[in-house]
Amino acid sequence: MTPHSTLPPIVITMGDPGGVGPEILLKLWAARTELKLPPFAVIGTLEAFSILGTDTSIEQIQDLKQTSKIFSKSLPLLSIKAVTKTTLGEADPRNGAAVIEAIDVAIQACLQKEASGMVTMPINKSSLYKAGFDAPGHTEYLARQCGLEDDSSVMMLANTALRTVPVTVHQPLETVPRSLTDQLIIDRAVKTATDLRDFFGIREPRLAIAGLNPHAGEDGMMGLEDGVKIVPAVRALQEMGINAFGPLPADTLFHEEARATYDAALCMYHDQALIPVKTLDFHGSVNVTLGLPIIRTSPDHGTALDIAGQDKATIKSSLNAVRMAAEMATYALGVKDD
Ligand SMILES: NC(=O)c1ccc[n+]([C@@H]2O[C@H](COP(=O)([O-])OP(=O)(O)OC[C@H]3O[C@@H](n4cnc5c(N)ncnc54)[C@H](O)[C@@H]3O)[C@@H](O)[C@H]2O)c1
Ligand SMILES: N[C@H](C(=O)O)[C@H](O)COP(=O)(O)O
Repeated sequence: MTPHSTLPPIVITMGDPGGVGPEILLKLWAARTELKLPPFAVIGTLEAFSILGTDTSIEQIQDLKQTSKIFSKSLPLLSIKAVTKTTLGEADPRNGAAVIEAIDVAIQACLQKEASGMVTMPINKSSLYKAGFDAPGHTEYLARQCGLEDDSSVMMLANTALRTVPVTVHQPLETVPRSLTDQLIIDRAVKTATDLRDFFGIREPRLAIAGLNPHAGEDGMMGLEDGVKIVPAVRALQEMGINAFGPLPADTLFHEEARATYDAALCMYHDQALIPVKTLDFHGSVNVTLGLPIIRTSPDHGTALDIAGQDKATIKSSLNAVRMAAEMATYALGVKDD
């Protein structure tokens, strides 16, 4: 019996119904046996799946406890109250309420321990913003709905070759230097080290801290943030007993030999963190939210409106997201202790 089978199911939100989320979920469920997937329930609307003309058996459930019993023969669907009217390839703000409700239901299921973790299929940010969603993305919204400050959750992108954490995330590049503080770097690093230990079984996490400026500021000749903000943060982390080192020139951080020296690289802004991960494995990387009282993963890609409904979407990133959530749950509950 795999450890996860002793735990509550994973729940997966449908994401934007006009995107590739629902079709990927149908593909994952269809391959559940060969992929040895743990039982999962999807949260959303029946319409988001039926619009795909699927012949998959979908069984609506009222209680997540029904998931394991149903999973082998039907896709368990926990229906939300809001409705959707889906046009594949379009992210319609009028579906925003349903997209958000699915996320809320998943968060509550995890907080109530009715689910062991949640996976979120891609949302379309601009469409949700138009629908009144006022968080930058899932990462901040999850913190808020868990009763935390928006910026207390931490985004990590991960694949088999690399893990990176952006210290600043969804903000204009011109605001990054001002937003970067030693305290923010310390906060992100502590949460990363803690969760790598608790959810990934890494007893002594090694954190490489990237510089902000070219050549990590070239001793202050190419920018001051590295010396004024990052160096003090690294010193403070070391004094806390965390194995952090840097600031390192970001262009020397991601080749194979460098990657072997750390367990995660803390990067100063979104693309400094996400470009190397998605370059190494766009179709297999996973977006993980750290610093939460619940487990959340997500595929690293978005709604892919350009291919939605055309049976072109690969499932690997979502598959890895489901597997990672299940693995994190076994560590979290001490079921698996390498
Ligand atoms: N986890 C999430 O919720 C998440 C992640 C990233 C982006 N987004 C959002 O998605 C929207 C679109 O973002 P984008 O255009 O930057 O990136 P995207 O990932 O949606 O698309 C980029 C390119 O990758 C391709 N692609 C994406 N997923 C694929 C898959 N599974 N199989 C095959 N090809 C795939 C797309 O067809 C497109 O050509 C934005 O609103 C963005 O904020 C959400
Ligand atoms: N930058 C994220 C990525 O590329 O995976 C994406 O926007 C998702 O962010 P949230 O998980 O906060 O929605």
